[in-house]
Amino acid sequence: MSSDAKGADTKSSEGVSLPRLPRTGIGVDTHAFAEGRELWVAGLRWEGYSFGLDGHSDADVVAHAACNALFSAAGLGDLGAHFGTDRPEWAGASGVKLLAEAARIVREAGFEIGNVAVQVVGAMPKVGKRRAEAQELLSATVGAPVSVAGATTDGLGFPGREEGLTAVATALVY
Ligand SMILES: Nc1ccn([C@@H]2O[C@H](COP(=O)(O)O)[C@@H](O)[C@H]2O)c(=O)n1
Ligand SMILES: C[C@@]1(CO)OP(=O)(O)OP(=O)(O)OC[C@H]1O
Repeated sequence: MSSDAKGADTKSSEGVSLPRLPRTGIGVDTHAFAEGRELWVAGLRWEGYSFGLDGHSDADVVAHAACNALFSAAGLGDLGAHFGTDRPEWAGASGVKLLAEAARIVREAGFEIGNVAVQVVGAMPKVGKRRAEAQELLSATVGAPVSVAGATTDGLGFPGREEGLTAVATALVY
């Protein structure tokens, strides 16, 4: 089997031309809650919490998982490879800013983005309550459909203890 520059298989071992398939990616991100931080999740500010997610940036796990999934799909590494914590320009950056830049990098590498799907893992915030708002903002940011869903862990583990929040994402590029 041979591949082109983007890693797409172009010929089978028998020399048969193969279609260039879309590529899937997976991304995960987790941050701990910390007192005195603003809570930013799915590109939105969530009012009424005395704590937010702790990180070098705004620590928006939904946006970060989406970035990781896009980079994964394009074979371009991960969040840390592009926006390392050693880079002062990304300190305090919003998830939306990182996600817009991730989409730009993926397109610059020659891919188009099919969609991104993100699942929040934790009891709160209840992303379903603001799903339309979050999806509209993140889709506009990526330039492709982004869906947002949530699931609790039934009180189990660190999300159940409300110590932090995780998001898992998939992305399709072509
Ligand atoms: N952060 C979250 C978590 C859950 N939801 C919504 O609640 C439903 C029930 O969650 P279970 O884990 O108990 O199945 C889930 O299907 C979501 O609709 C949410 O919006 N945000
Ligand atoms: C986003 C970056 C850079 O500001 O920092 P954090 O907000 O801490 O987030 P993380 O998910 O640990 O990814 C590393 C960095 O790329």
